[in-house]
Order: sequence, then C-alpha cells, then structure tokens
Amino acid sequence: MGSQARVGIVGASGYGGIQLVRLLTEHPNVDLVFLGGEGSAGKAMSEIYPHLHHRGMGDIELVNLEEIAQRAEIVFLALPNGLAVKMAPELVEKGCKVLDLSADYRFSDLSTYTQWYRTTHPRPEVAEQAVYGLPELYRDRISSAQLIGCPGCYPTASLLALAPLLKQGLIQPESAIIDAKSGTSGGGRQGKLNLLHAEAEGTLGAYGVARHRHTPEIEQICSRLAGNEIMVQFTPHLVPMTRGILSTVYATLRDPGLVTEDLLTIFNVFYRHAPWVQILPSGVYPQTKWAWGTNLCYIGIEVDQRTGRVVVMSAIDNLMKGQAGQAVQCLNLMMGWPEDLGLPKLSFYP
Ligand SMILES: NC(=O)C1=CN([C@@H]2O[C@H](COP(=O)(O)OP(=O)(O)OC[C@H]3O[C@@H](n4cnc5c(N)ncnc54)[C@H](OP(=O)(O)O)[C@@H]3O)[C@@H](O)[C@H]2O)C=CC1
Ligand SMILES: CC(=O)N[C@@H](CCC(=O)OP(=O)(O)O)C(=O)O
Repeated sequence: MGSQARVGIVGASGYGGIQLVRLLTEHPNVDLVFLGGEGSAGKAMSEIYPHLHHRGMGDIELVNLEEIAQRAEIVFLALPNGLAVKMAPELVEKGCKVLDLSADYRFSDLSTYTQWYRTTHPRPEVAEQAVYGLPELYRDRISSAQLIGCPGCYPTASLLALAPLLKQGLIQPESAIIDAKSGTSGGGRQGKLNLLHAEAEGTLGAYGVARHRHTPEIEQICSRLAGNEIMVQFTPHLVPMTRGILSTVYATLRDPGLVTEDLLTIFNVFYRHAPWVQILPSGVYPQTKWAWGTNLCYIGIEVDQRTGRVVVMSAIDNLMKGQAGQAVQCLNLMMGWPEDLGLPKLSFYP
C-alpha cells in the first residue's frame, strides 16, 4: 500500500532481526522490503526459522547498500558491533533513516567508543548526528533524528531505574551500584560456548566484572543526567532463562528522611508520559516474565531507612524493550506515529 513506510532489516537472521521481522510484519504502517545478511544470504527466512513457514517471508539477501537505499526509506541494522560504522554513513547520505541496534552510534565521545570497542569511526561527522534511542529521556531528539544509536539491553533497564534519581539529585551519584541479570538470548544467536544449555542451565554467575562495555555507556547517560562526570559499579550476571533482564540498582539517598512512597510519587511523575514504563505499587517487585514479548519496563522501588539506601528494580525483555521493541518505539517517534503502535502491550503470562 502506498501509505506504508518501506523498511529494510540488515541482520534479519539474528535474535534482534527475527524480533524486528515479527514486529514489523504486523506493524500497520510498515512494508518490509529488504532482509539482509551474510552467512544466511540466499536462504529463506523460513529455512532459518521454520515457524515462519506459513508466512512466506522471502529470502535473505547479501548486503548491497545502493540496493537497500533504493528499496527502503528506513533501515534497521541488527548486526554485531563494528559493522554499522561502515554501513550507516552511506545509508544516511542516501536519505535513509537508520536505526542501529549495535553499540556503534551510542557514544557522543567517539574516543570512548574506540577505547572499548577497538573500532574507529570512518565518518565521525555522521556519528555526531546520532541520537541515543532511549525515548523516555530523548523523545524530542529522536523524533527529529535520521540516525539512532539504540541502547544496549543492560543500559536500558539500568538507566530507566537511575534516571529519576540522578535527574532530581536524589542520590549520592558515586554510591550507585547496578546488579543486573540477563537471559542467554542477550548473547545473540551465535552458539557461544557459555550460552550452550549444558553450560548455562542450572547455574548462575557474574561476568565482565569491573570491565563490561556497558559501563561507559551507562556512565555517559548518567553523567548527562547528573550534570557532572559519574562513575557507577555495574556487574552483569548470566541467568539460565531465554529472555529477560532484571537490573537492581542500589544508591545512598541524599535525604535520609525520604520514604518509599516519596520515591514512588517521584517516579510516577517522572514517567507520567512514558507508556512503556510501569511503576509498581509499594511492596510489589518486578519479575522479568511479566515483560516477556512486550516493550514494557516494570519498575519496583523500596527505601531501606536502616541503611539510607534506595533500591530500584527494573525488569524488561532484553530482546524487546532492551533491543527490537525499543527500536520500533523510536521508529514510531521518528515517523510521527503513536509511540505504542505495533508493539505488544501485555505478555502471555506465564
Ligand atoms: N541480544 C540482545 O539482547 C541485544 C543485542 N544487542 C545488539 O544488537 C546487535 C544484534 O544482536 P543479536 O541480534 O543478538 O545478534 P545475533 O548474533 O543474533 O545476529 C547477528 C546478525 O548479524 C548478521 N551479520 C553478521 N555479520 C554480518 C555481515 N558482515 N553482514 C551482514 N550481516 C551480518 C547475522 O547474519 P548472518 O548469519 O547472515 O551472517 C545475524 O543476522 C548486536 O550489536 C548486539 O550487541 C542490543 C541489545 C540487546
Ligand atoms: C547475556 C549477554 O551476553 N549479554 C550481552 C549484552 C548484549 C548487548 O546488549 O550488547 P550491545 O551493547 O553490544 O548491544 C553481553 O553482556 O555482552
């Protein structure tokens, strides 16, 4: 139909790609016109994902940026880090709107990106126009952007917990500790050893302790919110479940007289225009399963007056609000569509 936006996905065979295929196939304003990949090129989507057999999705094609830009006005890049830096500039210059799911366009300080990802931007002037794709903080800038650097899954869950605390100056910033757990799909559809069932099942452990690449991404946004340089302690953990991230944030309150109800009021006001952030009532703490398959972020809060700390728990689906759902949320804003269009609003519990 003429009124529909023509959309391409590069990296369609990955976990982010298949979420985007599912969401955009059913998005009322979108026509999927290109599915791209490398190793999967030439294969039908239904060969890679047999559950799609009855949908006749078409074949995955090798990446040809000229061809993509001719067919698609919007391109999602769902690729490993270090590839979008090469692809996005040409697509942007050809007039496409580009939403990158990797870390390549999340950093305003490109030297930080290079330091952590060992990749330099060939076209820094293009990177400078990128907008960090967290709508609850940057809705207006996203709406007028051509290039979006979509946040990582851990940063999304963690920043939604931290933002009100830092923006309102409620905590001692240096006291912030982020203790986060992720399901195995966070590692992508690559068959990494630590993600094999025999390795991941029946156990729980931390990784990237004191050196995970999401730390600088989280600190970048925290520093913007606080108005000065912030460091946080971030520790990720791998949990034997497919989907989900629970990020539990601990921080010392500046005002020890604040109670849980005060923080709930502040968070409800802060997110009053955010359809995807749900602040839970006092004493109710989020489960990742509540968010599965939706773009929702459930937030629970508790003030421990004994220690003077606030504890904020933030639960998302890492492949949805943490990745593809949030990218579609950004697309809706970029196109002037309702922010919740085409996005599942309730999980099929349990
Ligand atoms: N998994 C998660 O929870 C989250 C992931 N992210 C980020 O999103 C991005 C995608 O992640 P995810 O979907 O998990 O990754 P996957 O490993 O599941 O998929 C990677 C995709 O990239 C494609 N690809 C790899 N190399 C090339 C190439 N040279 N040219 C074209 N296509 C290529 C693969 O296709 P083929 O097989 O055809 O080569 C595959 O479709 C990553 O940057 C990741 O860090 C962000 C938030 C959350
Ligand atoms: C469980 C697991 O392996 N999770 C991934 C996070 C995926 C992600 O968000 O990575 P980007 O920031 O590169 O987009 C990790 O910790 O590396």
